[in-house]
Amino acid sequence: MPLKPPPLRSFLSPLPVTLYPSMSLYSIRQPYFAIPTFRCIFPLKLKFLGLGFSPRTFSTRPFQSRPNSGPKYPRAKAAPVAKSLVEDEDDLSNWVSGLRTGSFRSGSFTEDEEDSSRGKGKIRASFDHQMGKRGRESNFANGEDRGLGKFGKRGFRNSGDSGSGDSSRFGGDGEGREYKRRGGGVREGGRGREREFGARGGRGSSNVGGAVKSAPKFERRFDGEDEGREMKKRGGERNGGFEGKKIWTKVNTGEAEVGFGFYGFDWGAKSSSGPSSADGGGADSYLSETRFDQCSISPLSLKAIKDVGYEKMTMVQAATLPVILKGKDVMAKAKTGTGKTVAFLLPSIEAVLKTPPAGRDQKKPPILVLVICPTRELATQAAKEAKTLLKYHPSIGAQVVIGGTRLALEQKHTQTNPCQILVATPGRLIDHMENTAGFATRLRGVKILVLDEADHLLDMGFRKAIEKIIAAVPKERQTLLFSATVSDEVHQICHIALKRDHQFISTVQEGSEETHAKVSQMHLVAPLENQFPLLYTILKDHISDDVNYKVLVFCTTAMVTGLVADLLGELNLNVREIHSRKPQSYRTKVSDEFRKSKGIILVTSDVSARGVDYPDVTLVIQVRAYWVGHILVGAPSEREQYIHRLGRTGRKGKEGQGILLLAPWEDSFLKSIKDLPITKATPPIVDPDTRKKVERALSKVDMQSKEKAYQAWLGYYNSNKSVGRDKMKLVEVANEFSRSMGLDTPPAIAKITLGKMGLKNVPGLRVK
Ligand SMILES: Nc1ncnc2c1ncn2[C@@H]1O[C@H](COP(=O)(O)OP(=O)(O)OP(=O)(O)O)[C@@H](O)[C@H]1O
Repeated sequence: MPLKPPPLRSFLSPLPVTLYPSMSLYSIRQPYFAIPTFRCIFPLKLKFLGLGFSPRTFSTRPFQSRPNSGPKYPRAKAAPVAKSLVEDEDDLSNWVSGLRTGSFRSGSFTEDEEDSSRGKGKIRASFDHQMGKRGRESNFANGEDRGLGKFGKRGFRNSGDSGSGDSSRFGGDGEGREYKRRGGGVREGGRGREREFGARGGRGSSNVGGAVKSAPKFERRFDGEDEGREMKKRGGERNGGFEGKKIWTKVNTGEAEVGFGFYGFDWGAKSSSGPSSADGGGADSYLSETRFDQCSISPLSLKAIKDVGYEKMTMVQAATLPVILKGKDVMAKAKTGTGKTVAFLLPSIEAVLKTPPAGRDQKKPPILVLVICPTRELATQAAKEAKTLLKYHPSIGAQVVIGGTRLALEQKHTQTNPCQILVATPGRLIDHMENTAGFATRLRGVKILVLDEADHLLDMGFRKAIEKIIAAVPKERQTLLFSATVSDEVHQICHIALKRDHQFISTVQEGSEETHAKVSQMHLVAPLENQFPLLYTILKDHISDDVNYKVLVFCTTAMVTGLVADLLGELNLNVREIHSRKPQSYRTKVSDEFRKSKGIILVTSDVSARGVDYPDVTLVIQVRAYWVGHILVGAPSEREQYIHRLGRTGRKGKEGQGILLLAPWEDSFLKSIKDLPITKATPPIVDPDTRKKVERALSKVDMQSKEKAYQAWLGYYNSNKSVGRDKMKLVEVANEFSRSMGLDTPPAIAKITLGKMGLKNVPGLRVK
């Protein structure tokens, strides 16, 4: 029998039966962390200097995560929405080919929706990445191999200071200033609302107030663009002076009836060595005390829910269901892996049930519920979940339309099978709107529109597509926006989709972390040349710690994902890869295999970053050295993306671990996540044998993929306003990357390509 920590209540004075907004729950979180008892009860193998120990080796074993950092480490100014001209290598290669052929990217949808979100915006003029002094990273390179070198000797530094005082040429202060300028009004409005409700000094409600002030800015952005004008008109008609409402109703958490604007409590870290507790309700659970059969849900849906083993609703389900059933527009925010899909599907099915069935003679039966997801994997998963819930509703059909599959096949499918619920990725949906006969008519029947991962869908990359889709569905519909992250900017633009009187429901306490307390988070800063050996060492260590290991390694760009997967394969690890360059059938196969397996590593681009529900992922590694999304236009905000990627572990209340691997010049990113409980880890010792092994493996990796990765790397940074401006520095960084791949000399690039990139005669480049 594994040890269970004593019940939380043993450490806390009893909770009042009813809490009012003015009573800060946060204050009663603190004693829990002040008690060191758990460390004694659960002695842990803490190998990290960052935890006050002197580690000899690196481990990814669970450890007591740093006490919550909510109020003590105020949330960083939300990073501005990251922008990218060329964010994915698919885009990059298109762009590079465009250079070759003398034409530029058309801006049309690529096959992959996630990728299609990229590369359609403009560089925000105000991005100005100027950083302070350069310093510690130059020492770090020397210290790394010693494990407790200069870097390590500094000991534990909490994340709050991890970005300060350290140098980085790229990224940083400019973002903060930009945010302040844009967000000032937002916070103003928020304070007013908070006073009204007597809540703590959080931020959430402020967004609503801010939206009023910021709305005109959005409209100006779209001036002159057809879709923008259309949206402006529609926005005006639908929303008038736009004002969202925050919901303050009661939900039964099992501990107390809570009259807050959030649902459920995250009490912080529990013992890390106990078993994962995903059920049982209680204050720390993602589950509420409300059972599904206590709600006005059709008995046949209840039967399906019972079959799948759900008994109690999750917090977000309990909080949103009654509101959605009333027909309200809802924007919901809940942590990753807490059941948002069911939260929007279940009431959607109820809406279908309430709609009189289309007559048999009706040639084009209407689509009643339209769910939009940013990636194919997520859309497929949501459709699957819908089918599970529809088990006993044979006359209701859920179909999926996604890029990478045959349009004709989908046309047949959606026409010959019941299709009241359609789950789609934006690009493919628009394809159907334009090319499938009668499809547009069917969309005029939509009663509920769902934007899953709403913040991403409303981001610059997807916005135009979403506007087009919104224009294709009736104005008199119900709209539901769900995500684990809702930035201020999303609040400002949500009026694109939502009615004026929509309700914002959050199960994340304002001012608290958006990540799970049971997921330990660490960051490592290491020069590029050390990153492959480090990655291998981290993985090896994790594998030896946990036979049931299931690891996701995020590399974001397709080519580097392929390269890293090749390398790990050469190192005899059980590895799979998934990214936009792979055919859809392959992606589906790999995704299914990873879902079912243990003892496996999936190297992936951001196609797996959001929403994908892989059970029991033990570790998420974000290799950010290969990602420069935040400085480019069209990419999702890096802070949000960090949270979503991390959210692939620790789902359904389970434990998990996250490691963020940064290059020294990237550590300014830590500023944007400094409110999250992420600690600095001492790099593991990379022994000479491991280093040699990695070098040997790298030498076996196909030269072509290295060349492509190098060219992609150069292209990315060249389009980066800060780095790209300094061509000497650009080449220096690219050649550092080349060396990290084990190449003595950087790959040669065609003269014409270099010319078009503006890199002719830059020293350090080799010309073909
Ligand atoms: N009431 C429930 N009880 C138990 N498990 C549930 C319940 N509702 C949903 N789940 C399961 O919880 C898991 C996570 O759900 P889901 O993928 O919808 O999370 P999410 O909040 O959308 O996550 P993300 O933010 O990453 O998209 C799924 O495996 C789902 O089947």
